[in-house]
Amino acid sequence: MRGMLESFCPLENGDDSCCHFLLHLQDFHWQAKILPLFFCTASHLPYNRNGFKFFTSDGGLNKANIKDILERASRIYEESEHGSIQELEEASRGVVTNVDYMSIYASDLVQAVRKSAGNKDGNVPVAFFRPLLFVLISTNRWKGMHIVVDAGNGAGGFFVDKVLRPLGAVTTGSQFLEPDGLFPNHIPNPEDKNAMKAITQAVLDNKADLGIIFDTDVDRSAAVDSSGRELNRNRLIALMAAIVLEEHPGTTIVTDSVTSDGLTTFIENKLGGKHHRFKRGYKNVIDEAIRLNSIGEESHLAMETSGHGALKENHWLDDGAYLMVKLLNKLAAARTQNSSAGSEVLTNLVEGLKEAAVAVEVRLKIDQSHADLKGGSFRDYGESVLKHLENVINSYSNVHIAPKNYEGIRVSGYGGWFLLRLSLHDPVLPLNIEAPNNDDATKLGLAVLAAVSEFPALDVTALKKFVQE
Ligand SMILES: O=P(O)(O)OC[C@H]1O[C@H](O)[C@H](O)[C@@H](O)[C@@H]1O
Repeated sequence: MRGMLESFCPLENGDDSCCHFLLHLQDFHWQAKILPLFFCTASHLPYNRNGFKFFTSDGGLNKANIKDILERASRIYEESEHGSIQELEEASRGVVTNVDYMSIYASDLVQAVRKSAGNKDGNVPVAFFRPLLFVLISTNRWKGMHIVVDAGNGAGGFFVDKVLRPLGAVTTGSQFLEPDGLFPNHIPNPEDKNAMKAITQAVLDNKADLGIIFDTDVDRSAAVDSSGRELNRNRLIALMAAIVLEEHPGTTIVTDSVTSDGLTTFIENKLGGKHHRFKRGYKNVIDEAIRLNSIGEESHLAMETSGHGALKENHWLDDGAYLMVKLLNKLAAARTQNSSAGSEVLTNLVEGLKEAAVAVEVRLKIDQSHADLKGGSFRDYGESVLKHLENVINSYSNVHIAPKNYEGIRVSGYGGWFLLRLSLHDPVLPLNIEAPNNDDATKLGLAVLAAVSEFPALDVTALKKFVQE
């Protein structure tokens, strides 16, 4: 706080922060006023991994930038002659002001939906989730669109009061809207099975038309249709790709590395787009989409199976609330044509997406203190595991290395595929397997197991368990 105060005075403080609204405001309203930003935030992980995020006007900072900041901050702190708590408090008292950015951001989201429903300037307070007035009068069949939100006790609760209700949606049954940094109900992550179970149950219990779930800082999101069908992971990418490709025919969709083969077929054969499967990591997919545009390949969507998705039209911010607004736009537009249109409008957009019967992720830990690392880093060790796997796979005839792949080793065979890669952050090799049935998934798992078993620092317990079940 003190460093911020000294460097960027005056300091403005937004309450109820979700990750991207400040950047959004920075782009649209405050360009010259706010430059560096940081958030004390949680993400999609359990409470013991809460932390900070840093942004400049060019977007989020990466690992190397943050390492540099932390090293410099700790040096400055050590060297400081003014490190007393009293002085820190005095410095903070003078210049911090609270600003309600959230209301401005939320009202922009509301206007985006209103515009999609045909209201060009977005200013008239019409509730677009209700059937049009003449339908109400002539048929007396008024029914508000019922949308439940699960904010996982993160910052996404604003979406109920500041976006959905002003649009006229009914939101009863929404849950875990109050921020609680211990996340007492479920891990706030749309990739997490229990989190998806919770929002699915809320949709079914309340007979809602749609469910929406956010992670803590609202940079990940997912939906559930009225029948309880989850719209997350590959399905959400397929849905967003369908929406984006309607608006930008032929455009390239950049995704992370663990997306399915079925998604490629869907994007390329059904939607007429191009699927560029790149690396894991929201920053990696966003940077890749920006790079493609800079060399003349048009791309409008960069998205991960984790639920991070960024659109060119939204300044490449991986803003989970904006993704959900794109779904609401689709619903609002359909509802102006047909007053009883519901979430099947979204579900129909992913019809034809082929999905594997078995899709698993197994995470293999590297014991960093194991003698087999010979004093080297876990990254080097992981790389040698991957190299060995590549050699072993090349000697097999029934599986083959995928020709285009940007991280780890992706292998096709037995009607499915697997990808073994290094985790972005942890001493872990995540293994993703997709296959048409358990037998084929086991065969793929066994191919990996045979290759990695001779690396004693790698804990293969989870993989053994998977192939034995
Ligand atoms: O490499 P992993 O350990 O699977 O983690 C990968 C994930 O790391 C973070 O959570 C990022 O926010 C995600 O964008 C990324 O997908």
